[in-house]
Amino acid sequence: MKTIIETSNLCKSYASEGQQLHVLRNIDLEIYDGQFTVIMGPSGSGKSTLLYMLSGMDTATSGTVSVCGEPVHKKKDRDTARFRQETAGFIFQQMNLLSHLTCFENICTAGYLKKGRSKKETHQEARELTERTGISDLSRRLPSQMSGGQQQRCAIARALINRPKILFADEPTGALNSASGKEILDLLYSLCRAGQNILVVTHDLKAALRADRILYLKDGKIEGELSLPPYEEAGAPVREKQLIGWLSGMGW
Ligand SMILES: Nc1ncnc2c1ncn2[C@@H]1O[C@H](COP(=O)(O)OP(=O)(O)OP(=O)(O)O)[C@@H](O)[C@H]1O
Repeated sequence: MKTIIETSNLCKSYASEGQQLHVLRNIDLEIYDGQFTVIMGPSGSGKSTLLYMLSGMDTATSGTVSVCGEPVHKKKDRDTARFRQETAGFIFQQMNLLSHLTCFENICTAGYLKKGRSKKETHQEARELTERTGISDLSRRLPSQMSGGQQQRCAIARALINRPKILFADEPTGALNSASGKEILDLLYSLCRAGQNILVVTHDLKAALRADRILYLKDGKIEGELSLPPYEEAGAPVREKQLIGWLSGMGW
């Protein structure tokens, strides 16, 4: 399997109240191309911190991170911005859409920054994304006129406007009711099967059930991993049983 993200001895510490808080401790991991990868673990174990390191949103204290063969930890600010634009798309629990812009305008905003692409091409890309994410009839609405699930679809389309290699998601279903959460997971899963790499941090068992591979983080270290058979092939109860058995072994 081709590796798209690789870390070696990755550490992150924060100075807190005169002490060093070691949040990530010597993490060696690989994330594979074409997969829906999920990071789980107890609250405070460092999941979001790890996601920020892997996506170049924050810098490591020591160790290395390579994404698509590029060493992210060595990049200067300007290169990091370019890397994030081309390689990483993000979605969060709170969708953070710009409230005064329509759904379509929100999707286009980051697209205008892409070099060598005209406004017309960005609009075409955005139209295609509204189709793929099922919000083409909502293009003119403001975020306040959309449901949580619709806003998250818009946030996904916005994150994909520059065709990033990896979509990073931090608790993408955390603010949604279960029906909307399921729709978002269905969408993320179908995007992944169409070739989009997806890396999700979550507490949500239903999100974890979509994974090809789950990493379990505890006290800043990878404590274990589980590969699940393809979602379409194994029935949900089989995967759920396997997942719950494994998670309880991890002390979840
Ligand atoms: N900027 C910061 N300064 C100091 N400490 C921080 C900072 N960011 C995170 N931390 C601490 O790092 C630890 C890990 O935080 P992180 O958000 O990565 O955990 P998490 O596993 O994602 O938690 P949750 O599941 O609750 O979201 C926590 O103890 C947190 O308080």
